Amino acid sequence: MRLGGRIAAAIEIIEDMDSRRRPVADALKDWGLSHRFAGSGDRAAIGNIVYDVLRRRRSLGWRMGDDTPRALAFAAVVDAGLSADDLSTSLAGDRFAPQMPPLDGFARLAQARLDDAPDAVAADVPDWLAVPLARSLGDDWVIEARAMGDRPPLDMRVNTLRASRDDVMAKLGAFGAVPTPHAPHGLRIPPIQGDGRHPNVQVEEAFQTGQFEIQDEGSQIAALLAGARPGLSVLDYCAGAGGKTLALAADMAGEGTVHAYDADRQRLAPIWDRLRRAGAEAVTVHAPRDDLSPLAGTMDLVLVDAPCTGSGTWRRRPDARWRLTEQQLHRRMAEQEKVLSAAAQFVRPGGHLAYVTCSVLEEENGARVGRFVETHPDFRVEDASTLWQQQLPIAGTPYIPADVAGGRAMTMTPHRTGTDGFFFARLARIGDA
Ligand SMILES: C[S@@+](CC[C@H](N)C(=O)[O-])C[C@H]1O[C@@H](n2cnc3c(N)ncnc32)[C@H](O)[C@@H]1O
Repeated sequence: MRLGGRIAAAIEIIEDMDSRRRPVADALKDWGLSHRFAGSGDRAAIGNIVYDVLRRRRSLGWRMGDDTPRALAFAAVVDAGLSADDLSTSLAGDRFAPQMPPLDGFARLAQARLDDAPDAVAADVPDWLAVPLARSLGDDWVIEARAMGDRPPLDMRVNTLRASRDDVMAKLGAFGAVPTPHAPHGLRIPPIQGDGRHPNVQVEEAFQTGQFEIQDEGSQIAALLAGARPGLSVLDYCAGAGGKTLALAADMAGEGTVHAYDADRQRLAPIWDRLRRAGAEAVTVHAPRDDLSPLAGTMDLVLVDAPCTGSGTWRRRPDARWRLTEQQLHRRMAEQEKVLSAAAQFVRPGGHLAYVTCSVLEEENGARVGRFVETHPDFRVEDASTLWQQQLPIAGTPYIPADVAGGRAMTMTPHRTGTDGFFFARLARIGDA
């Protein structure tokens, strides 16, 4: 396909998403199924145009003076580096090319200054999110929100039960994998440029033999700061597909037990294969209806990787920011309170409760922890900056600190830590049994 056909396809996919209010992944998949002639390079290029539109939807529309899918797709292509003149030359004689928007739109695109735009436009978020984001991210919230629209890197965590970071880095050298800036077992392939796409590292022998997992550096750091050590009894209460379970198990080096639990059988299902591949034998999986009561009051560490809006993952799921509603946020907050209280009963006196979300919104983070401490006076919030310094001593403290109930929590963000957005707080249960 030539560029014109790719832009036409991107417009069709955006229109489909908008009219049927469906996730971008579904719209792209359906388009691929009904256009089987399109090669993998075409699909990657079309996907990049669609994703780039979703990353900058409001600001591109504002700069072009036109927010139709057609104008947005053309604006995204020009914003990615092709001049309007080169674009026009490239489309000449292409019978599949859609009609170009008027040239004065491209002139506006080049000249418009986002400093002059309303904050929510410059930040590329729906209006209702401006206040919660400003409250959560501080004075730099517009810069923070824009960084949440950048293309993300592909991060991996080396499984120290099977391999060293140097070994795996050598095996992935052809893909440009380098150590992550902070996490000690992380590798990173930088964000894609232009029409490219990330390599499918899951077909590599090193992946198939459990030497690494795909995991954002922020998620790796959150698991590390929780503080799993060899010999401990740990409960991963919202284990899902096991991303953090695997990291906890590796930190425990096969000594002690990680109990992995999730309320949703579907979400838990992939964990079995992942555990086998990783050689994580110290993990016991508990299905949703299992009786966990024998574990009550016995765990050294309970990790709550809570259900959340996922606002920290907008780099990877840029349509999510446009789909999120206030009602959904309130539903997640209620779930977070419920899950924290349910999980807390498993912490032994003197043990720890780590609370993590992949959201940057204060309502889901510090506010929920503050509320929990009000109703659970036997827990106190620790100083997460001390944990960071212990675990990541050479990396400094680039995250956003948050004072919560007399302790200190942290928010990682694409702008500050170069990771997805994650919140982390650790609480200690008073007592020394
Ligand atoms: C953020 S995801 C977990 C991701 C996972 N820890 C990982 O690193 O791959 C949140 C999980 O919480 C689970 N969950 C929601 N409500 C729950 C509850 N009341 N009890 C236990 N798990 C719950 C969801 O099914 C979902 O899998």
